Amino acid sequence: MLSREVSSFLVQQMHMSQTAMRASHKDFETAVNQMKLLKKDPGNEMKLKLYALYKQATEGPCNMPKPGVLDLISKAKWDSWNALGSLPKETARQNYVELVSSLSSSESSSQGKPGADSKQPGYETLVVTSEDGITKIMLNRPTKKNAITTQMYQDIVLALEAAGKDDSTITVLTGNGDYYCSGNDLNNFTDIPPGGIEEQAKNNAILLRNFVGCFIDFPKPLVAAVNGPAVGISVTLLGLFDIVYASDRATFHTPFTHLGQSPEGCSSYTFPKIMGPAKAAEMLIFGKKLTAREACAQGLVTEVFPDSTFQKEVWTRLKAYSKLPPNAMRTSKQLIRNVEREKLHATNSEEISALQGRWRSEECTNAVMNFLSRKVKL
Ligand SMILES: CCCCCC/C=C/C(=O)SCCNC(=O)CCNC(=O)[C@H](O)C(C)(C)COP(=O)(O)OP(=O)(O)OC[C@H]1O[C@@H](n2cnc3c(N)ncnc32)[C@H](O)[C@@H]1OP(=O)(O)O
Repeated sequence: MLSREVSSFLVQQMHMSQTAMRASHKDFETAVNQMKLLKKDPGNEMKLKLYALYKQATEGPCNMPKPGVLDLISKAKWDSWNALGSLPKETARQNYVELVSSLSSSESSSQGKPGADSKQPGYETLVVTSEDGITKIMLNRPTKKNAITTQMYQDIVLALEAAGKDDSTITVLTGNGDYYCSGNDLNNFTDIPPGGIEEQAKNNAILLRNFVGCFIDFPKPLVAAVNGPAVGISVTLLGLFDIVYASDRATFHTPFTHLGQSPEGCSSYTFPKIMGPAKAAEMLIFGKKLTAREACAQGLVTEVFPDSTFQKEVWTRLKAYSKLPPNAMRTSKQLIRNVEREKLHATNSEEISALQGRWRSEECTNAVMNFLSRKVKL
């Protein structure tokens, strides 16, 4: 079974690398037409994103004079376009196509399902609880070291969206079992849709953009309680948290090069900022694994606790924080993050474009195959 999946994966990878570049222009035109056929209004925020990507894709970086403050609509459009900075035209085209495709597929999947919008999600591999002003989102796949499946990415987005709006003052992400999280579930790469690897890469890019975007925009204090080893995307995302508490058993490992991949979660921006470029390079390029104490010394972790008292000490501390005035906490968090929000979204886009190239590479294919065929463990 495994080898059939792996060989189908390989064949599709080869096909994708041959067709990827030429699909893009045609896809863009199709997406522009598809936009006109959407039945539901995608909302102002989405329309601004699409506008900006369209302009960037067709005209390049924004060099128009900034509209006056009273011309609200033109200013919002200008801000959105300008925020894309020097994003290459091809990347903007690709991002536009993916956004339109996600809008079309969510429209068609909700057709014929009355009340689909109001349905409360039940999470298969997350446990979400709210108590004492704290919403806890716990990754709950301990036998797989809490590796994140595509369904989990979506569920985490839903859980964060709900937590952002609920009555709690603080949101905490943690893991069940001995691991915090072993990163992306590498089996995600073997689940190939009818459109082949090309479609899979697009779907993954959409999923990842939304997922990381949710962390960038999360409105309340966000805390990671890193109960054990953390790998890949679960480490890179830590730069978007407000507090990171770690057990002294935790380790921090970003083996992207070993996997033929490149960093995500905005870490190409946050890590050099947090720990300086030299230390960031050692982690992100060379895959150096840090202990909790090293990660704390480098500023990625706020505080380390002995594993034996980790849960007790962390929750006592968080319960005290959760009683602080919630609006003041939100305001302070937003002041800290808003300064770089646009930069973070642009970084997210660039990292995902790079990853799409990596996912098509032989280096990545081989690394995933080696893990899945049990030849290599990190
Ligand atoms: C939608 C796409 C978005 C992509 C985003 C980009 C994200 C990138 C990343 O996160 S890169 C990092 C990916 N993670 C890894 O490469 C880790 C792979 N896992 C391992 O190397 C090891 O499993 C380990 C070091 C985490 C733990 O080793 P060990 O303690 O010896 O345990 P086991 O290996 O026996 O693991 C138990 C069980 O869990 C399965 N498993 C663990 N991690 C993953 C994983 N990341 N993906 C899939 N499966 C995983 C492992 O296969 C075992 O399963 P089994 O009991 O054999 O069925």
